[in-house]
Amino acid sequence: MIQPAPVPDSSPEAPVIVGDVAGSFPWGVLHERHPALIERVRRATPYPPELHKALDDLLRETGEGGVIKPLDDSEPGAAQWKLWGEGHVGRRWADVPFLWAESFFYRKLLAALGYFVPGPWQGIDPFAPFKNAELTSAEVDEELSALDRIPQLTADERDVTLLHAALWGNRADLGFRISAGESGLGDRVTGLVVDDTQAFWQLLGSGSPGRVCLVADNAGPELLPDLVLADHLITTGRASSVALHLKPYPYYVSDATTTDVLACLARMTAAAGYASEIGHRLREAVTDGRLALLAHPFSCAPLPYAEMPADLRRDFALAKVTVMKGDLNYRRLVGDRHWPATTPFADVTAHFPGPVAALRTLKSDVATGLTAATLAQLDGSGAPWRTSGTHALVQVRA
Ligand SMILES: O=P(O)(O)OC[C@H]1O[C@](O)(CO)[C@@H](O)[C@@H]1O
Repeated sequence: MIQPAPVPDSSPEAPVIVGDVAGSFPWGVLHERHPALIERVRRATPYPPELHKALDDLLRETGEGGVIKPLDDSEPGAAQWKLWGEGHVGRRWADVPFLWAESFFYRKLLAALGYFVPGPWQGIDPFAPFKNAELTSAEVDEELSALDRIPQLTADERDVTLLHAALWGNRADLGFRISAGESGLGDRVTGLVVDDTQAFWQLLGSGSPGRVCLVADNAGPELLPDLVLADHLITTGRASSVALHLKPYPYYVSDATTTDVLACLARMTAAAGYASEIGHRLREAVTDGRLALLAHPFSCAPLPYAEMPADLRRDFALAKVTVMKGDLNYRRLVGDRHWPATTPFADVTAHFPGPVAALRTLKSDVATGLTAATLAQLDGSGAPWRTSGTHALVQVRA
């Protein structure tokens, strides 16, 4: 069991984000996105009546004004969730930390669908129909064919292209699309709001190669470029090994699990050209330990990384750099708070035990490390730059 950690509150002046303001971003996630997701999950798989009933109960509990009920004692991890839920259970979903509420929602969805209970529905990923449709899409065919251009690039071009492919892959987030609409993602804005790309490669190039931790986010179209980046780090000798941190169970719709990694490797090896070469190299790297697949329970915890347990802290401390993919990992890295967006990234990541890099498209209210000029320009644009998934950043703390 993960031990409860002391709750550091290094900056009481930055309030924790909650979803109690009608019309705010977190309010919309709790009151619009989650009910829509329950309905989509219900339609995607032919569940029996008792599971439909459990989904109805969850819909009622999480509806507007709904009060948080604890996880059933028979659920695995119930004792841990009781500790994590102290002070939250019994309150309205909208009144507790948004990070906690979202995470508990996904855990309760799995409980409703009997995911952990021995029986016919054990281990059935409710999001698999969406993930599979995405991974087998024509867009993924195109992305895999585009890899054939990599060998023609110069070494510097490869570094930037592969890092930015992993970065923009983060737009592929099925949970986000549920409210943005299938084609509702705005066009991406090419200039990054913070661009530490050079610093990233300098950090990787300094000293002897070490282990790189890559904390994955979404499966399919995001995980594929993440795997290509992992291969690039290993084959160019920048990383002696890559530890790929995955989710131990389905989470935030499309978050990557071991099953999703195996599906990506199968997709790559079955493709033609360079994609297949990379896929075969990665299979070998898993087999000989240069690509380690990890699924720490804290990866699905409703807490910021400042509160991570000692064993995970040690793993990150030993890494040459830890790469945090995506919006949720960013919120957990810097703290899910209303930081002034010019708060230095180094300050909010000072708790992290080693060098850390964030690759994230912006899909929630949190932002740090922006210059005053960039912030003024973004705010002046009138666009919902924090939450639309159109803007992205690469941030590094060496
Ligand atoms: O897949 P990502 O990039 O972590 O994005 C997930 C994000 O989706 C949301 O659930 C809603 O946008 C955010 O709360 C969360 O940070």
